[in-house]
Order: sequence, then C-alpha cells, then structure tokens
Amino acid sequence: MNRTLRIGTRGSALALAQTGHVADALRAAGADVEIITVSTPGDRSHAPIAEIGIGVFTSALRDALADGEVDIAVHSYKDLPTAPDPRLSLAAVPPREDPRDALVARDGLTLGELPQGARVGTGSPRRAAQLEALGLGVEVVAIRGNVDSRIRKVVDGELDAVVLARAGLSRLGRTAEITETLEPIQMLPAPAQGALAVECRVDDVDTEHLLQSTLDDSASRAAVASERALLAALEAGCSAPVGALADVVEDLDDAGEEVLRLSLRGVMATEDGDLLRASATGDLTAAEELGRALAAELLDLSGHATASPAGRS
Ligand SMILES: NCc1[nH]cc(CCC(=O)O)c1CC(=O)O
Repeated sequence: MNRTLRIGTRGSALALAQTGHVADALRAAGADVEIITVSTPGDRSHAPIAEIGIGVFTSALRDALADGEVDIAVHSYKDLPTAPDPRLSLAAVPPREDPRDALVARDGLTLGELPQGARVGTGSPRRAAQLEALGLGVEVVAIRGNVDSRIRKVVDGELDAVVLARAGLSRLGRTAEITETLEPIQMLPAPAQGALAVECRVDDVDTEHLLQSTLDDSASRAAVASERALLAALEAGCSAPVGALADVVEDLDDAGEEVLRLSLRGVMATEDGDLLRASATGDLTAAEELGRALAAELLDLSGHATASPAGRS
C-alpha cells in the first residue's frame, strides 16, 4: 500500500497527542501517514455537554471520514455514541491506558484530606454522583473546558480540586500534577475511559486490515465492549451517571486450564442520587452479553426492570 493515509483528529491538545501516538505506531509499521485536524461543534461551544449532547466531539470527525476527507479517525472511545455508525468500521482498539480517574488538588491534597466545603470541579454527572456518595462534605462545582483550563482553575485558586481521567493527563505528560489516583471502589470510570477507538470506512478493507493488525489489542477491545454494552443497555450517553470497569483476569476453566476472563463492575446513580452497584464475571468472548446482563441487574435494582435491556441490540 503506497498511498498516504490521512488521519483525522480533533484539534485539542489531548486529541493531537492521542493521534500522534497512533500515527507513530502506523509509521513504525511502514505506513505513510499525515494528520489532518477537523474542527467539531463541541470544540466551538462552551455549553455543558449534557445540553449539547453526546457526539458533539465525534460526529463531525465521523462525517469527514465517511465523506472521504480523511481515511482514519482517532477518537477517545468514551466520547463516541453507543450506536454504531454503519458507514464506518471500528478497526482497532489500541492497548488501553490506565482507566482510572485522578484528582488534581491544591497543596498535594487527597480526596480524604480536602476540608469540608472544599470546591471540587467536574462536568460529569457520573463523577459528581460518586463524589457526593462518598459523603466527604465537599461542594461539587460544574465545570467544563479542556484539561489545561480545568487544572488552571485549581492553580488560580478558583477551585480546590478537579477530577479528570488519568489517561488524558498521561497522554499530555502531566501525571506529575495528580495528587491522588482514585480507586475504582470509590469512583468507577466512564465506560471505555482510557481507550481509543480507531475507525476507517467500512469498505476500505486495506486500511481496516492495517489498523487491525498494527494497533488492535483484543483484551482492551473485549473489556471496553462489555462496558459499552452495559452503557447502551442502560440507554445512557457519555454524560450519564453510569460508571463501568472491566478487568481482564486470569481464571481456571473446568479442565483446570488457565483462561482469561472479564470481571465487570458497574455503578448507576438513581434520580435521588443513590448509587446502585453490581458486578459479574464472564468469558472474554462474550463481552457484550456480560455488559447487558449487568445492566439488567442494575435496572432490576432500580425497579425499572421493565425496560428489558436484554431485548435490545
Ligand atoms: N470527555 C472528555 C474526555 N474524553 C476523553 C478524556 C480523557 C482520555 C480518555 O478517557 O481516554 C477526556 C477528559 C477527561 O475526562 O478528563
């Protein structure tokens, strides 16, 4: 293949860093690639994500890919809508970064060390619900903006702390500013947090094969697939108060052979702000079934089991 592959990306520092890693990996495999920045309405608006809706960061990029303006699109997986795009193939899920959330607080403080009434910024209902449920007496303040501007609110003294995805800070080379990495038992990350989704056009089989063979990590793909299936079955978008994390664990099968399995945890906030939690283990090869089964359990707990998530694709 001697064509130059155009990789589309958003223009944020985080998106450019992520796309840079993908481009490097493809170049190392001998591909000829160039990076093209695509501006999205999400980048131009300052309204809360909950108002402008899921897909604001990704649909313009997907359109540019489907229309042939670029050949590959790199997304933060957690920002993608749960509905598949029939024009595109999710050709690769590269090895996932640390999926956990991280606290960036003034004076090196951890969550437990923050004083009563401390102002903690996040734009995510999932993070807000889990923070409130910890019962620390902190005030959750709604914010948005890019990683740099969120951290600046702490540096400037407007906030005592912010909660961010550790993966984003890692990709930007800013993990030194983390004052605490939050354990999943306190704060389950967004489904697919820390993972990238690399797409091409569904009929571009050469590119699909290159991406799959060069970048795809099957364990990361399975883990993320189960988390996203849980999210889809709960009919929740990226900004919904749903957390999920699948760990790939070693287990023994009936014959005593070592097998890899998925251990999935989920959390969902009710309208009253209570947290419902559930967990389950399943086969790596049945990741989506596991996610849907756990969603059904959460819906059951919430008393809305009539939504019948198992019947949905
Ligand atoms: N919604 C914004 C967004 N999308 C992906 C990441 C971080 C990187 C990732 O999770 O892959 C972030 C920033 C954040 O949540 O702090």
